[in-house]
Amino acid sequence: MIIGIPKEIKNNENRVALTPGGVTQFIANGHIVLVEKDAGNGSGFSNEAYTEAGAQVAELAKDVWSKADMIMKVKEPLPSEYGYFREGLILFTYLHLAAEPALAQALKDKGVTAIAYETVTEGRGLPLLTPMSEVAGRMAAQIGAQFLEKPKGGKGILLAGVPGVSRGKVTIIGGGVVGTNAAKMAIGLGADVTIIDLSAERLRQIDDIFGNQIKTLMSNPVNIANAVAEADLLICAVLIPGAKAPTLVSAEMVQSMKPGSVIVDVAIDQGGIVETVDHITTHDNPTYERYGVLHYAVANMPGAVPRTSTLALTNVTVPYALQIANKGAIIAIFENIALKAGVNTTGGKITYEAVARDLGYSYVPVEVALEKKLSVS
Ligand SMILES: NC(=O)C1=CN([C@@H]2O[C@H](COP(=O)(O)OP(=O)(O)OC[C@H]3O[C@@H](n4cnc5c(N)ncnc54)[C@H](O)[C@@H]3O)[C@@H](O)[C@H]2O)C=CC1
Ligand SMILES: CC(=O)C(=O)O
Repeated sequence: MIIGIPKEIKNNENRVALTPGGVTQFIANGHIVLVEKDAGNGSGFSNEAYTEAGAQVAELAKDVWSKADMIMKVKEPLPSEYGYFREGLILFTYLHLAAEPALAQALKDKGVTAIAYETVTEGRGLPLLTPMSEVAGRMAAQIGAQFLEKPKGGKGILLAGVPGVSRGKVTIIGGGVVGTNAAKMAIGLGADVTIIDLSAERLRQIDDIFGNQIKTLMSNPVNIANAVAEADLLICAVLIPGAKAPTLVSAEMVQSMKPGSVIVDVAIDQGGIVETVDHITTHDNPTYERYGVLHYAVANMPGAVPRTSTLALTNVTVPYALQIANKGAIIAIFENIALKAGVNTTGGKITYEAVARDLGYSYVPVEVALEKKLSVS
């Protein structure tokens, strides 16, 4: 199989979908890897490192997209890339389609087999989302602490406080991977931390991990309103896999926060959970202000720490990508239920239920969408 690695084109997206180390694994299995020139630069991998590993370096994105059987990316394709879609192409990347209707339509119309990293599911875990959620969670506390500084537009508090002065309050909604990693960092910074989750079982686990370094609250509108009102820093980390994120923090709740408080809506890649987060921001221009509160809504936070993130991401994606390359997409999907859960579009259908529901398409199970191909394979 020919595996194509285009250069990422989203704002400040410096990650790359495959390292030279990953290339050697595909070459050892008899595949061809085409890497767009300079794709690895942002993560510290030169064109020479890729050629030494056995890859071919292509001058232009269109060469990579048109020759590859499988494109591996980091972020969702942008509109300028939709023209490369074609029937039979395998696309393996983050997609977040519930928040990207035009992309869903384009993938469906062109019959692309699009496997979303964020819905590949092992048991109850999301193995290809986890490492980037670890990065984004850790960054969220760090970024929030920075924007609370006066010169950055914040209210001018130090999360740790000092002897004789209160610590800053951090409220985290969603106690999964992002939430737990944000909590670790916020506790490390000395903040007074509260985590809210909908799952009593998850709250018990969090209590076991952090003990009395943290407060836990059940997710309901009253607890959310109270914890948001008193937060200096609000970190939003809710996920319903594949689905549009629910709006849990109303504009009224945001108005109850003190001026100069900060919201980091990490869940923005699935649409965000804050009513006043009405657009995605970029690393170039990461915040805007509503009701005196700074809003940060960058959908590719790990792109700012590309060396760490590329290594962490490719550690987990390469084993799955190798299965697809070695067996072909259809056999790999049907032999591995984790990968099957990743298939969001194939055969011109939307094959992930939450995406279909949120975007108003009829949902077609993967096996039905691939029925004809299965009968001839
Ligand atoms: N902006 C960015 O650059 C990045 C964003 N993310 C996003 O962060 C979000 C969180 O990801 P993970 O922590 O990995 O997910 P996760 O599945 O580990 O955790 C989500 C948590 O939300 C909780 N939850 C669900 N409904 C809730 C509700 N109504 N109230 C309170 N809690 C609720 C779940 O019980 C779960 O504990 C996802 O949208 C993910 O895609 C992840 C990495 C980077
Ligand atoms: C999870 C995701 O979308 C990211 O790491 O950019």
